[in-house]
Order: sequence, then structure tokens, then C-alpha cells
Amino acid sequence: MRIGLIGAGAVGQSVGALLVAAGWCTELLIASGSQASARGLVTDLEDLTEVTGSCMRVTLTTPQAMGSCDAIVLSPRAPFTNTARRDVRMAGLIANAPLIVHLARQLTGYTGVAVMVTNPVDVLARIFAERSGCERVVGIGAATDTARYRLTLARHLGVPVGAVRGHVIGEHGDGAVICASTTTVHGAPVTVPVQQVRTELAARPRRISDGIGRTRLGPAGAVLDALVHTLGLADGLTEVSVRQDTGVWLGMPVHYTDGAPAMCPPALDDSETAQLAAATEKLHTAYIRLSKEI
Ligand SMILES: NC(=O)c1ccc[n+]([C@@H]2O[C@H](COP(=O)([O-])OP(=O)(O)OC[C@H]3O[C@@H](n4cnc5c(N)ncnc54)[C@H](O)[C@@H]3O)[C@@H](O)[C@H]2O)c1
Repeated sequence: MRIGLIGAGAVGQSVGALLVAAGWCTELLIASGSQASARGLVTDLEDLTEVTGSCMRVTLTTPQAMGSCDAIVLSPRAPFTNTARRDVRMAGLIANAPLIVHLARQLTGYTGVAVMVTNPVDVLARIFAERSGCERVVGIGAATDTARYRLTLARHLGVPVGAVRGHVIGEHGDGAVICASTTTVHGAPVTVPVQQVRTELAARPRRISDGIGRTRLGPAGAVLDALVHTLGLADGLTEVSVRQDTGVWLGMPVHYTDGAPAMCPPALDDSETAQLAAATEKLHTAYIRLSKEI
């Protein structure tokens, strides 16, 4: 498996390290905003492969040279200061969209899997798919949100995380839908303190950023999870942002068999249905506004 990685920052570095540890990636091709950052990560990963006895080759390259990769991870971030207190991820739209459009042009007709990381991930996955013509674009975020949800609920109820079944879908952002009505603990329905959970879902990434600068390991794990499922290395259910009938990309549970996706939308109650419709509208509006500008 040959993987391209665009963006050698906090997430890109963590993805690189996880790919070395995973063992199935034979070559990692790296491009970034500057030669210096890409070369730095290539050098560090070379050291890691040598120390750990990994056979993975690490190569400095350009996005245009990634056309033959099985998958490309897009985790660049334009330099800007994010001062938003609400809708923090959406605040990156204007800064990051031109960069993603540029990459889409460079990767026009790409036939592999594209894993979008850059925020706002749902809108940018759509922009990249439509501008590049790539048909296998997934965004990450819902798997991390879901993991955070299960952790939070398990702690609140004092049960093992493995006993909690439930999803967070829709926007990776303030419009995320906590699927409380179908959540179970030890197979039984449960009353979810939705507002409390929502507060913790927003607090966790802030706590990580305040403590260690940027969120990186959870999202990198979600990238690996998306890669193994979309590339057919593992069958099973994961949450990724994928194209809906409306044309909008939303986080959903998707079951992959040999890399073939089957969407598994959870049943929703009236409130959750309304929240998902609102998220769809919000992301579509952002997309339309952006499309007029770039
Ligand atoms: N979807 C998610 O779950 C999730 C989670 C964490 C972070 N993110 C997003 O991922 C993006 C990256 O986050 P980060 O913390 O790694 O950022 P970072 O600032 O640490 O790194 C960004 C990297 O992008 C590179 N870059 C800048 N312009 C580029 C260009 N034109 N082409 C290629 N590379 C370019 C920079 O050189 C830098 O190495 C951000 O938008 C962030 O919000 C998403």
C-alpha cells in the first residue's frame, strides 16, 4: 500500500507514526506547505522506521506525484489565527478552502481514496470531491466524536466503555447529532444527559489544545481507521463523513466489506431528525456561499 500525506503538521506527524506502527504501508509519500516541514517529517519518520525495524519507505514529494497512491490523507492547514469561541472548526473555512481547491486541481481525476482531515471537514470533503472528480472521498471526525461520546457516557454512568453502543453523526462541529434515542448500555436503552455530553464533546478538544497545542492522536487514529476500512484491509463499521443523497457530506456509520461502503444510518427520533436537517442546511449554506467565492 502506498499512502500520500499532504500536511506535515500535528495530525500529519501522528498519522505518519501510526502508519509505521501499523505495518501494512509500504511507502509513505509526504508533501507539505514548505519543503522544510515535509523534509523534517520525512527525516523523523526515517529515524522511526530504522529504530523500529519497519520496512516502510518514506519519500519527499509533491501532491501531483501522488496520483498512483492507494490513498491520500489531506491534513494541511492554512496559516491563520482562529479566534472563534463557537463553531471553531467552521472558522477555518475561508482560510483553508483555497488550499483544498488548489489541491483538488492538482489531483484532478485521482481514483484512489482521499481522506479529508482539514476543517471544516464536511464542507471541504465535498469541495475536494466535486473539484477533483475523486469518487472515494471520506472525511474524518465522526469516529472521534463517537469515541468521545462513549467515553463520556461510560464515565457518567460508571460502566465500561465497551458496554456503550451509540453514535455521533452529522456535522463534525457544533451541529453534531448525538444519537441518544438509539444509545444502549449493556444492550438496554439509557437516558442520556445530552447537554452534559455535548458540553464535554466541546471541552475535550479544547482541553487537548490548551494542554499540548493541537489535537492530533485521536484524529490520527480516526484516519488510520478510515484507511483500513476504505482500502479493504479490514471489514466492519466505522463513522466517516460521506456523501448523502442531498449532496452534503455528513458523518455516518458506514459498514465496509472489502472496501465497499454500505451506509448504516441510525434510527432517529423527531428531535434528532430536526438536528440532522439543520446540520445539512448549515453545511449546504456554507458550501454555496463558498462556491460563489472560489
Ligand atoms: N477532522 C478532524 O477530526 C480534525 C482533527 C484535528 C485537526 N483537524 C484539522 O486538520 C488540519 C490540520 O491540523 P494540524 O493540527 O495538523 O495543523 P498544523 O498547523 O499543525 O499543520 C498544518 C500543516 O499544513 C501545512 N500546509 C500549509 N499550507 C499547505 C499547503 N498549501 N499544502 C500542503 N500543506 C500545507 C503546514 O506546513 C503544516 O505542516 C486543520 O484544519 C485542523 O483543524 C481536523
